[in-house]
Amino acid sequence: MDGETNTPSDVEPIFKPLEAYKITSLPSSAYYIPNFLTPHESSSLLHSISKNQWTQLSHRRLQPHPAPLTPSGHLLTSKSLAPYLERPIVDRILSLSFSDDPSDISNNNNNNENSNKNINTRDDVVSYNIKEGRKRRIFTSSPHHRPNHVLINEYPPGTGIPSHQDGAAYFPVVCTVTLSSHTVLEITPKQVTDSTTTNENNENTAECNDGVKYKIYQEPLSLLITTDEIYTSHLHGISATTTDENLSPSTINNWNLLSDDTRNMIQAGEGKVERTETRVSLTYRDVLKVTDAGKVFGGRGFKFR
Ligand SMILES: O=C(O)CCC(=O)C(=O)O
Ligand SMILES: [Fe+2]
Repeated sequence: MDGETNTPSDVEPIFKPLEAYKITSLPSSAYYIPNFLTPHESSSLLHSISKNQWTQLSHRRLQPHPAPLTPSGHLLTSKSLAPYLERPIVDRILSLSFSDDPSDISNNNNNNENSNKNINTRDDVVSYNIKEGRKRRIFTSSPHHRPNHVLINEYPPGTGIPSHQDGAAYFPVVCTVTLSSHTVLEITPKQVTDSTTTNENNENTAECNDGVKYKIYQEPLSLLITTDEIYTSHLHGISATTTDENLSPSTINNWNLLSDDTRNMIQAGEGKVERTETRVSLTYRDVLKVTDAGKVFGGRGFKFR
């Protein structure tokens, strides 16, 4: 036993203002934060995920928390998210903020390490946080000002998710944590099509997906935040492959935000990376309509629509 050693989760990571993580080559706002979790936090999270709450789909399985949405996109429950889904992820997402220093806005991909020279120490973070009252955060304008719903998806190598748009049930901000294995998210401008249908997650799936325009490489432990037009006028999906190919600075939009190790590994493999492990993703969102199930079933004559 080494009583002197702090567990990694004792040390709260220091995050820069969100502008430092902006993927600038996308048409609208998306942010990629490498090492959002520590390896220790990742393994304890993976251990906490229930073994017997999976909904099996044809190639992958998922868990909606705290409950599945109703067909009309309501979250009908009196439960909140389990503590292991709240901490540290929700706390950390809520702590992220935009800068009010205009010099941070044009910083970023060129030098990820030194993008905010003013914040280096814990004291800097504390004084930075004191100013925070007026700062804009990622869920500032969402109805509940925080994510209230998590979808856990599991992707064995060779599986993905068809191109789709997340449904109208959610506020248009999606925070995705990636565990255990990388993936490549493919983003396609939305085609005007009559053939959209709604899948099991209240997502609209569209038929045609030839024109992948942007790719985001998601490392294990990372957080990806997508908002605005990426959400509303584009589709996103993950191809069902065992090897991601043709990866390079010119095809991966968040190349400059990846760790050196990942970039070197991709280049050593000449743009190919095998998916050897099962990826687990946790997708955090704010469901717009929440109804307390206790009130519905205990109340008089409430009709759920
Ligand atoms: O697992 C992912 O990264 C994407 C999941 C997704 O698109 C969704 O749940 O709507
Ligand atoms: Fe989605």
